[in-house]
Amino acid sequence: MRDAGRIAAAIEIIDAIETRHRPARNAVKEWGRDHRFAGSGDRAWIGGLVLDTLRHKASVAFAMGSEAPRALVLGTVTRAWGWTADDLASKFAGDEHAPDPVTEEEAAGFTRDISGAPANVQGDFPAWAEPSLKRVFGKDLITEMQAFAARAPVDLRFNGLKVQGDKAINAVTSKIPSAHTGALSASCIRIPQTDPTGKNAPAESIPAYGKGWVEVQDEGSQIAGLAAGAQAGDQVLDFCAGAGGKTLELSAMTGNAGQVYAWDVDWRRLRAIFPRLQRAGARNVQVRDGDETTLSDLEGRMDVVFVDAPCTGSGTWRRRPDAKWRLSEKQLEQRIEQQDEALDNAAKYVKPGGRLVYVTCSVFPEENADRVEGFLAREPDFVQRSTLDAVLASGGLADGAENVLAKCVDESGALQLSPHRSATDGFYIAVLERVG
Ligand SMILES: C[S@@+](CC[C@H](N)C(=O)[O-])C[C@H]1O[C@@H](n2cnc3c(N)ncnc32)[C@H](O)[C@@H]1O
Repeated sequence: MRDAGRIAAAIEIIDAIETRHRPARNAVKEWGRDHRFAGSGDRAWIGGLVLDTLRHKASVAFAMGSEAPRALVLGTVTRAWGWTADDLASKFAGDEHAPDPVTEEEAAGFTRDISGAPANVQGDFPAWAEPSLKRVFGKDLITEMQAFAARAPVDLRFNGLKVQGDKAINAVTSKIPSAHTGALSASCIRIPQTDPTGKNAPAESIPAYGKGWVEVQDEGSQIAGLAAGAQAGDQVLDFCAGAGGKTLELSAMTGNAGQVYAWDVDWRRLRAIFPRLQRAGARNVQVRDGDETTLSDLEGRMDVVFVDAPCTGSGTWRRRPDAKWRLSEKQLEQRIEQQDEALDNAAKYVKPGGRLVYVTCSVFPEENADRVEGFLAREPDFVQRSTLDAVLASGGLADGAENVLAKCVDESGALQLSPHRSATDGFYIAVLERVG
């Protein structure tokens, strides 16, 4: 396919997403299924443009004076990708699959200055979220949120149970030459995502992935795991284990010595954990897939209880840009209730002197500092400790990471990561110690 036809396809898909409320990735897949002539390169290009259009939806609509799919896509190609009206004219000329020629009004939108637009428009986030996001980012609100409208890299964590540093990195770079070591986690290998028309890095297709040497895990999520400080011999409960991303990291931190228990309130979510444990060679994990009574023998015994809480996922908006426009205040309220419940239920498993690590992939203070503050008011036996100290003590940081992470420390000593501050997803990480 030529670029003009690909742009026309992106317009069609955005229309389907907006009018039929289809999740973006499904809409892209369905388009590919219905248009078999499109090759994998075409589908990646078109999918990339669709996601970029959703990432920049508010700012582009404002500049173009229209929310129509055509305005959004043409505005994204020009304003986010840097193409000009002339570039489009020459690509569209004589191509029967091209969209209609660009109008003068549209061309004016391609270069319109929007520096006077409201913060939610410049930062491409839902207007209702502004008071919350302002609380966490203050004067940097627009810059911080603009970083959420960029594409995200693919991060891998190499699995210390199977492979060490250079060998893991060589195994990845031999197949994906652009990969490099991470800046924060010593176990991170980052595959950059720079070219807006490039294909997603095929991380899951490389032999090192098949052998269990690497897992896909955002570097911010890796830092969250490090905050647990799990060591050989520890008893660790992963209380919101889900598909087991953190369980694998916790098991690797213990070097398969000690015991990691994986549990989730929804046993169906644990389904994916079993093949992952096997692939990773994680042999000290017990998956408990019953109701919470199946954990009764663990009460007061855990060195670490890890609460990777259900959340709005606002910290992952780079990867799921349609989610940011779908999220509602009501959903935020539901998550807050689940977070309090998870924290309160998890606390009883922590032994005296043990740690409760509370993590979300969100940047809303209502899901983060407010939840921790409420928990500490209900549970006087816990005190908050410095997350940065915990992460430093884990020994799992890359050289120079401390300087970056020091900029992510909030008033209470928790870490709030973000694409702008730490070049990661927006993870929140708090460490709470049982002192009574
Ligand atoms: C962010 S996901 C966990 C992701 C997982 N730890 C990973 O790294 O792949 C949150 C999980 O919390 C679970 N959950 C929700 N409410 C819970 C509760 N009250 N107690 C325990 N788990 C809960 C959800 O079922 C979901 O699987």
